Amino acid sequence: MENVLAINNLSKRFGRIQAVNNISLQVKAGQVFGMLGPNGSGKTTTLGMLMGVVNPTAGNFTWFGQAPTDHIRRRIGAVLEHPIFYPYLSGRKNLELNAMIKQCPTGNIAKVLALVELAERQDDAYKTYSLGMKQRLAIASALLNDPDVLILDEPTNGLDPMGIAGIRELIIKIAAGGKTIILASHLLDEVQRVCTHFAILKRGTLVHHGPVHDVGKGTETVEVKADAPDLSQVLLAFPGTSSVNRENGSFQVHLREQFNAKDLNRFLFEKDIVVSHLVTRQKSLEQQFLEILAES
Ligand SMILES: Nc1ncnc2c1ncn2[C@@H]1O[C@H](COP(=O)(O)OP(=O)(O)OP(=O)(O)O)[C@@H](O)[C@H]1O
Repeated sequence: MENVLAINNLSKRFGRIQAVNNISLQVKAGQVFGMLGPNGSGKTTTLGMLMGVVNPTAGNFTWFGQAPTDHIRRRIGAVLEHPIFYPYLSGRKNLELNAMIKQCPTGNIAKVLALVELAERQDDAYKTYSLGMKQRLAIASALLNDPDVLILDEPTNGLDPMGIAGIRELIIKIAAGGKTIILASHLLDEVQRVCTHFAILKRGTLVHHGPVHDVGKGTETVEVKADAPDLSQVLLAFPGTSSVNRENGSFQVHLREQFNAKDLNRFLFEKDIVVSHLVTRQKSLEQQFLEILAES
């Protein structure tokens, strides 16, 4: 798959603060790439460098295999901070102005308004929009020149659950349309739902990156209920068990790598125990995130 972005040993220092420290990673075409990290870990600075608004102290990056130029950056749309929209102008008029400023054709306006589901409200003044609608208009503006890549910094910041769900669906829809998306987020659950790949930054250093579907792989926790007086002993006797806890009337069995719920179920059945409840609990991105940050 084509490398849309390749970052090589990129660093940024602001005086004594090492905001970004020697990070290298690649983003491939079609990925939805989430950048995670605690406050101040360097996410915004990294996105700023990628958009050419912050100068790197060291290292470099390429977009589509080429050094970044204004021409290449036209293939990238970004919502880095709240764009300036005129409150008394309609959503549509604001997009027309944005198109003029960006020197891109106005032909896409109807399409992007429909995509972000603002077609019906396009003639209403911007100041009447909810925060979620304002954010969707910002995304529409970033899509005006039909970029190949969309960069979003904390796209759901400050939104209510409905607004968050709207942006999440929109990101999935835009990705399904073939665009590569790079986003910074605090919301781990959001990244787990919309991203295909993710990276974790800690104090400017890249401490992890990989596919989201690998999260929780390796070890499984299985929740078991069965009407058997010796259940806990049998669970402990299973060779794949690493530990067993009792919680709310069921047993949480942490399995060793290479063992899964099917193996455990078969073992119990061979011991004449028929389970009434057996659910596999995968490690969430949140658990993994906290573990990675604690380890690094
Ligand atoms: N213009 C600047 N001048 C000085 N220090 C800066 C500047 N911009 C960022 N920093 C510092 O660089 C570090 C990384 O900041 P950055 O905003 O990139 O982190 P972040 O992960 O995006 O944080 P947040 O989630 O809070 O937005 C922080 O210590 C911050 O104070």
